[in-house]
Amino acid sequence: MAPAQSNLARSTALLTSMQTKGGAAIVGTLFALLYLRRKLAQAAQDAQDKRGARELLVPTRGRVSKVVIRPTKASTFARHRPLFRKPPPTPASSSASSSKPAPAPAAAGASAQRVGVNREFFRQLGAILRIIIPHATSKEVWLLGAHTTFLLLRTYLSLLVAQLDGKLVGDLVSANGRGFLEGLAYWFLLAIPSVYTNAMIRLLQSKLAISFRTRLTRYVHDLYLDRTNTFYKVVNLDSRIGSSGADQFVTTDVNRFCETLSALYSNVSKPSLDLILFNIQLGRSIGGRGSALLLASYAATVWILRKVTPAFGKLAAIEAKLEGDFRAAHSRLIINSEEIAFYDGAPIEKDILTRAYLRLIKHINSIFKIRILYGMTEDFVIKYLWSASGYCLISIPVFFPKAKKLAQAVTAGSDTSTKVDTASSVALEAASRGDGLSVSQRTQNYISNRRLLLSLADAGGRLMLSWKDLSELAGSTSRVYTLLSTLHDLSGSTYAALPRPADLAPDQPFYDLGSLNGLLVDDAPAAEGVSFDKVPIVAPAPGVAHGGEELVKRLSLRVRPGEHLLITGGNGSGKTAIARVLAGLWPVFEGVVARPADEDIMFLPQRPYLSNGSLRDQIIYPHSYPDFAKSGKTDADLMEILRKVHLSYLPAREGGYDVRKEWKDILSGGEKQRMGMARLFYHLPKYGVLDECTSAVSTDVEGSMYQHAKDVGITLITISHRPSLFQHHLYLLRLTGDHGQWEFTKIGEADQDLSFQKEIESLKSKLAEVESWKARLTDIDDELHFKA
Ligand SMILES: Nc1ncnc2c1ncn2[C@@H]1O[C@H](COP(=O)(O)OP(=O)(O)OP(=O)(O)O)[C@@H](O)[C@H]1O
Repeated sequence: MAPAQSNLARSTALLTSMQTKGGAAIVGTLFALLYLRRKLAQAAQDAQDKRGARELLVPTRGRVSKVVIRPTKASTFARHRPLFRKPPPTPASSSASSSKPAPAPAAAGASAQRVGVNREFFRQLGAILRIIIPHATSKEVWLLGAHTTFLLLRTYLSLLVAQLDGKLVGDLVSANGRGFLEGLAYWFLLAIPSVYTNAMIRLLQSKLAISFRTRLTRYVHDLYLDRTNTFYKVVNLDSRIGSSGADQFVTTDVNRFCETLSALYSNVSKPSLDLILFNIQLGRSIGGRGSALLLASYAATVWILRKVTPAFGKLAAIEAKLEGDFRAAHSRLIINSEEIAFYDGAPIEKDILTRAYLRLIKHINSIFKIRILYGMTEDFVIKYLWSASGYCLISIPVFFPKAKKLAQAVTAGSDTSTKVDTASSVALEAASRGDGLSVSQRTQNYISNRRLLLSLADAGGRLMLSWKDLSELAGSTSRVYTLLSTLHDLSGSTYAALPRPADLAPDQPFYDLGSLNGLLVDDAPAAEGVSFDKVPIVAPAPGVAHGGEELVKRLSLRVRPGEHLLITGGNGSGKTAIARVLAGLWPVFEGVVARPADEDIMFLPQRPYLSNGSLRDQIIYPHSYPDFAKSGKTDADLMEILRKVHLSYLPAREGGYDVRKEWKDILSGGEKQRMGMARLFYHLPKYGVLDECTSAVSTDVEGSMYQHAKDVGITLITISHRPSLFQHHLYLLRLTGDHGQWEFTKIGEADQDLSFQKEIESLKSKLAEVESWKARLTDIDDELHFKA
């Protein structure tokens, strides 16, 4: 609260001073109040964000270190959200769209953009840079500063080395032994800072990449695993991330982006700096015309390379997607290994994996082919065109000896080939006759300039090559941007809006994710219970023209404390869908859903989930050990819970509560479900939504667990087909499966009995017909026998 107090003091002082200034005081007071309110809200938000900090124990190299993770502030997300929106549509695309305004999310547009080094790339890069370099004093700026310093130092050292090189050869030519030994001593002295500088450049580049990656990964995790279950929406309510899965984006693409970006910085800044400094240095020796010739040669190079550069960015993005598909296919195999093994499905799974691999390899091979032409041009331009420019410089004083100014340029030489050296020595003699310099001085100049020219060629070459890196960066930038904009949209529940199809009848509802009119109140008082008010239960269909499918028509009901509800209905009638809407996983298209806050309601899904961790972690999930320690509960309490679900033998059998195993492979189907019930008894919520979570448990154990749940005060909302569970509930919601119709009755009520009675009578009348069908069958048999 300290910042809030200091703000208060500042605002009070502001108010006091305002009083003395007559008419302006009222306006000033208003401003001060507004300022105070904003600052207090900010302080409250910051305090809340700090409260969300978590302390993690991370094992590294035999030690466990404590890391405090502070979540990204909500205000930061709010500030960044507009940066990850789709750019305004072009007139052509907007005229083609529907009459309905479409608040479409970002990446749908971003992915449709051409991937390459263009304006959109720089816009996307700018948005991501705001995340990885959050402010002017952040760690990354210091790293960049240190990196740049070492890059400057290396260029300076290269200049010194070039001069020293010239001096050493000059001393050799003039047989100056003392000067030569001195030069050699300087040479070794220079070697020390040079090797240190090179090592630091590599280290700082890696540090920068890791730092970028940490920032991006944490940011992505905060969005992906937020309170609105964005990770679920990415898979179920959106199609942008696609089959390769968010894991590929978060692990591989983010890493590739960060490494390419930090490498690109040194690949661009160092040669650019070299080009400028070496050019200035050389310009002193070779004069304006020599420099102009060199610049013309660079310009021609850039022009040729730009013309022949393929769309490396797009190719890199496709490659990353195909890598993701291949990886996702392997993950599916691991997750479903037992089911696949039971079905003997190895051959078909192998075909699926091989197909995914071949698609990837074919793409990579096609890139190789494209690269041949590019590589040839690149080699030709950088190695041969530039050498030819060097030859031209050398030839001028040989063929035109009067060109005095250029004579000096001649001494620079241009290539490492012996031809160049021969030509240069001819020129050297010609020049020395003209300007009166000694041969040793001329040699010294020649060697220094030649080294500078070679460094210049190398810097230019590297700068050209970095164009390719930049194109590849465009590919990974587009992938990372797609991930971030998808997460921002889904976290803020913004979905792509589609126009109502023209062929949809006017009385047909159109459930589009882009226009949600419903409301989910997820912090209603527990005493109010759970309620649905005219809520259609709709299976969302992202990107499908006809919208989502209505499974249950305008559902209205309320479950108050103690009014246990059983939901039944045929397969696929929408029972689990009701739980999904209640949990906030599927959107509320219309009407109002109200439920208590997260700590008062717990959902047990159809498929039991067992996490990574110890046996204790399985019981207390989704709590972590520190939460357990804080709760004041003990292992004895856990044993009591395990007894209630008939799993008390587990700690002794598995070696205690701390033992860590792959629990999903160890526990049987029924045991996994009973573990789910153990979690319910550990957390003791006021409401429990149990979705067929005891279907593999024997009826007697199931009955005792339901009874215990009621005894400890949990109001049950159960989804089940089992008639044996009727006795534990007060109300029944039956989904009839007839065009989304449903019945809500009190169990044991007259009209419900009537409905069962009707069903029994219909079945009896059908059974009565069986006798007449049997008689007819006998007649036909007799007739056939007679004929034979
Ligand atoms: N993510 C999804 N997107 C679109 N449709 C879905 C999705 N998940 C399920 N559905 C469809 O919604 C319908 C209702 O599914 P739900 O899981 O609610 O059935 P259920 O009544 O619980 O059935 P069961 O008794 O078999 O569990 C099914 O037709 C199903 O195919």
